[in-house]
Amino acid sequence: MASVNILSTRGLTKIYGGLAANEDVDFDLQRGKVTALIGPNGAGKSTFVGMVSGRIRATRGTVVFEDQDISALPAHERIRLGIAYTFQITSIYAGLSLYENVAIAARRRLGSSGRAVRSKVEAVLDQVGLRDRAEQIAGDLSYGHQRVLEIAMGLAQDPELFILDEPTQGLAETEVDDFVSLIKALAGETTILLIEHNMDVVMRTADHIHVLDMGRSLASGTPEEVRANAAVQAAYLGSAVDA
Ligand SMILES: Nc1ncnc2c1ncn2[C@@H]1O[C@H](COP(=O)(O)OP(=O)(O)OP(=O)(O)O)[C@@H](O)[C@H]1O
Repeated sequence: MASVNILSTRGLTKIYGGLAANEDVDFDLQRGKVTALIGPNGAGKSTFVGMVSGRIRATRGTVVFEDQDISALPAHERIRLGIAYTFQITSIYAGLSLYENVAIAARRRLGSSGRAVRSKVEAVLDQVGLRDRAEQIAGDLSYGHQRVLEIAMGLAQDPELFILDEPTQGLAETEVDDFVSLIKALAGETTILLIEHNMDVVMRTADHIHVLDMGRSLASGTPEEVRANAAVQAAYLGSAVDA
């Protein structure tokens, strides 16, 4: 039987010069849930997901995914195992159509089989509500739709684990609502690790929250538990988590 945790880190540490961007982070990600990773600016969230996705090499510690130690694997091998990661900065191909963008992502997992890629692209564009725009050039889309396209590109790789790095950053309020609905619709289908500054989005979507502060784990629990945690409130100076 598959274990409850799809991903676990133990003692995960990244030292830059004299600075510990992450220090001894123990983290468990429950399968099929939405887990938010939060923390004040500079807490180490990007460094942590960089080490999980393989973009950043850990100084020490382990990353276990689906019971396999992947600590030494390069990023492309982790993608092949089912870890998808949307970058904070839009990573779409602006000169290509939506269809082509999603097809490029689908081929990473499915190879060059035309039929399989085509049906995957169509299914994913349907799922995120962009099917009507398949032939549009990605660079002509609104910023909000470009972010949704990024999600589609992640989904096209059939991720076991989908890491969403600040997906609502720069979105208008109505677009944020659409995003919340999309994340909720994806929950259960895949496991989501959400890095998000917008506490309202976190509280509306997350089953579980893990808090980093100054590179270390500060708290971990349900949204209610984390919201009530005095150390978390102090780290945020009582502001953001009250949202
Ligand atoms: N390549 C690097 N070289 C040196 N220091 C770095 C590097 N990347 C990150 N840091 C430092 O590590 C710490 C954690 O940064 P990180 O970007 O992981 O935090 P974060 O929680 O993602 O921040 P934010 O919420 O502002 O995106 C910060 O003090 C940052 O300045």
